[in-house]
Amino acid sequence: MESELHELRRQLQEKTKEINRLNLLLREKDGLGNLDVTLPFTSADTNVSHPDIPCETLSNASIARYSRQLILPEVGVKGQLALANASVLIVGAGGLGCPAALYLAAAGTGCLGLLDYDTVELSNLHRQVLHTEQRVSVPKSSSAAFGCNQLNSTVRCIPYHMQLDSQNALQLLRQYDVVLDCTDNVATRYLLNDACIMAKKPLISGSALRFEGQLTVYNYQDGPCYRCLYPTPPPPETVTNCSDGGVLGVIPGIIGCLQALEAVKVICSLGNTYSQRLLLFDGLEGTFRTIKLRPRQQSCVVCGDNPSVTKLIDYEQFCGSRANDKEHSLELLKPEDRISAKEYQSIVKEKLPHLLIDVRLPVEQEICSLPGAWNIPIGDIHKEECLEKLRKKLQETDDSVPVYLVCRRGNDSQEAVKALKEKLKDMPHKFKDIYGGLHAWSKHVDTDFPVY
Ligand SMILES: Nc1ncnc2c1ncn2[C@@H]1O[C@H](COP(=O)(O)OP(=O)(O)OP(=O)(O)O)[C@@H](O)[C@H]1O
Ligand SMILES: [Zn+2]
Repeated sequence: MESELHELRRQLQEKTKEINRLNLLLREKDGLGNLDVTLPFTSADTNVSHPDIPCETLSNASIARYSRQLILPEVGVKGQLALANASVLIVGAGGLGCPAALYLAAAGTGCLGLLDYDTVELSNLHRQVLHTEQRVSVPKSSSAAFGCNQLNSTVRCIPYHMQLDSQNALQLLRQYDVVLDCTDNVATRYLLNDACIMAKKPLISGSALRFEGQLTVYNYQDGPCYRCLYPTPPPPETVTNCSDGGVLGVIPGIIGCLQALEAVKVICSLGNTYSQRLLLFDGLEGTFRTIKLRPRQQSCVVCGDNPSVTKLIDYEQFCGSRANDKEHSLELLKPEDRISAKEYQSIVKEKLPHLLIDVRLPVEQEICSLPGAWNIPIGDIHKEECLEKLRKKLQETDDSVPVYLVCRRGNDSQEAVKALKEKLKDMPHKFKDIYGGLHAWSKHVDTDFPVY
């Protein structure tokens, strides 16, 4: 009876997988317009458990498929079977998660959990190489599961279209052998760290920004955890993400591949991992440096000898920053200190005298800008020489001429208005920002204006 049920479940899983695959193929053929983006590879619940079907021997197909790594004495049949029986949870199907997932699927990892709350965007494709143009707008988790299964249909791919949080993390992590942190925010890093310690799972952590990347392994072979190294979170304003700082696509590609390598090494018990070591990769310099990290701290609040954090906490509150990078709008100014993109359009149309200051970096100005804008990057707005130049310019203009500040999304421009109101309070001019910045301009005024 038990084995009959088991077999039925297995068949059901196989068929569901096939239906999902055909569904997604159909949708791709239909073109994006007709797609119901939530349908194929529907997100699993956190309590879905993998079938416990141990793989005891390699099939002829597996022997042929994995032959090139199978003949490595360090891997061999034992290593390949370890991979086939292993499950890896990849948190974040972005720049790091995509290459990591691809190589783990290719290597024959038995089960891959792919978790991400977001959907694929065009600006992801330069580095998130598991996703495709056809799958723009599709949940990243489903797109990644589909992509991995296209490469290797024997891997069980489980997509989770959800945000990892303190409520779902433990239940989910307990079902996997190894966890990869491929996310991009500090709150999720602390959450994953604590959850991995509580669930006793090794955590392979990567990060990439601009031309640089880092890699280490936490909570493995008595090595330190993230909190042993960083007991308190960094001030939120010191943390930059790819959307603001930029990243060359191949950098997370390299780090994500190394995360996959570390996972294979952990699963197959191969050689030295990056436990208690940190890799620093500088793509511009072309250098890889490894530094030794401090050992596990007995006083660590989560992995130490007398831990005080024994339950997951509110990590957004702990870090003072959000666990996702969805666009958020600051509200620093009163409504009378702001104008809408449409209002600015009327000012331009009616040729009303004004001064427009763009507070983005020069490199961003080169991508696109509004005609006649002065460029004072937000980082320079406090500098005396900039203020002097501006003061001179304003002295030449009529007192009633307003100054409008613009940036990409309407956050820095508010900071700039606040700064100028303070620094140039002796000037009679009014300083206002354009609500929502150039994104709002593109959305509400000129849909041909590029968005980046
Ligand atoms: N708590 C979380 N739960 C689920 N997914 C997360 C969480 N935190 C971050 N992520 C995901 O991790 C991935 C990080 O990858 P990456 O920074 O390359 O992508 P991105 O956010 O799409 O980048 P961009 O900033 O360019 O839009 C993202 O896809 C993001 O949705
Ligand atoms: Zn610790």
